[in-house]
Amino acid sequence: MWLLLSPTALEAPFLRGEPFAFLGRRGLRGEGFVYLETGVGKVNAALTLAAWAGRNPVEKALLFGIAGAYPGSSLLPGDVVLVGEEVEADLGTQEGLKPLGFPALEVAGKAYYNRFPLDSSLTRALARVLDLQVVVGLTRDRVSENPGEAEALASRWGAQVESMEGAAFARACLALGIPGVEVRAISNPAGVRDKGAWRIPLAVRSLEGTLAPILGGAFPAGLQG
Ligand SMILES: O=C(O)c1cccc(C(=O)CC[C@H]2O[C@@H](n3cnc4c(=O)[nH]cnc43)[C@H](O)[C@@H]2O)c1
Repeated sequence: MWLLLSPTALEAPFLRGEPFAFLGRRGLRGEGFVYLETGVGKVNAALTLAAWAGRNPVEKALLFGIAGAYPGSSLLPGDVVLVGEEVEADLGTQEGLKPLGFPALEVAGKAYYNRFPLDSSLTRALARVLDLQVVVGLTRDRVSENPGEAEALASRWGAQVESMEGAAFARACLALGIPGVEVRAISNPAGVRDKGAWRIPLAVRSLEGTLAPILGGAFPAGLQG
């Protein structure tokens, strides 16, 4: 059974199931999945996952939604990617958390500062089955507000896509021992605020097409809901 999460219900209009409310937001119980709307931003994403997992067993979790593409990534609106590693870029100093000397998380003797891997075997399996590229995601509670800022972040951290939740989800999955994967559809060039350049309906249609195999229960053994 998948736990599916997206920041807003607008990114999940294609999901069908029995509605319920969780933490005041939308939930759905569907065939082979439970879906939760988390709200936008890092705290909402981590809080929703942790609160749900504290009350319900979670076998595997998938965060999906729209994202910005960094300059130089060659990703275009409508493209769908898996995120293999997330960077929490607004934690600590401009150079990250390490200069402060405190890891954000320690699991099984490994210290994590600003970079958090998603589940590598589930990500690899999904990349193969869905034929998706695996990229590095960068997360901040604030969006890039101009192309220069976006370019600087991308090159400082080696990231291709920008969101406001990915690293919080990856970090919470690591802390809670939940295999987690992240799928993002590009809706805009990161750092471009002119909504004329945004393609949200196209990105949501791409998400639907990509996630359809999960919803139909048509995944090969090991990936099924
Ligand atoms: O008004 C703006 O300038 C603006 C810029 C970027 C994103 C927004 C949003 O309201 C979207 C937030 C929502 O969508 C994800 N998202 C989509 N594109 C981006 C992006 O370029 N940078 C960061 N987040 C993005 C994000 O994960 C949120 O869930 C408004």
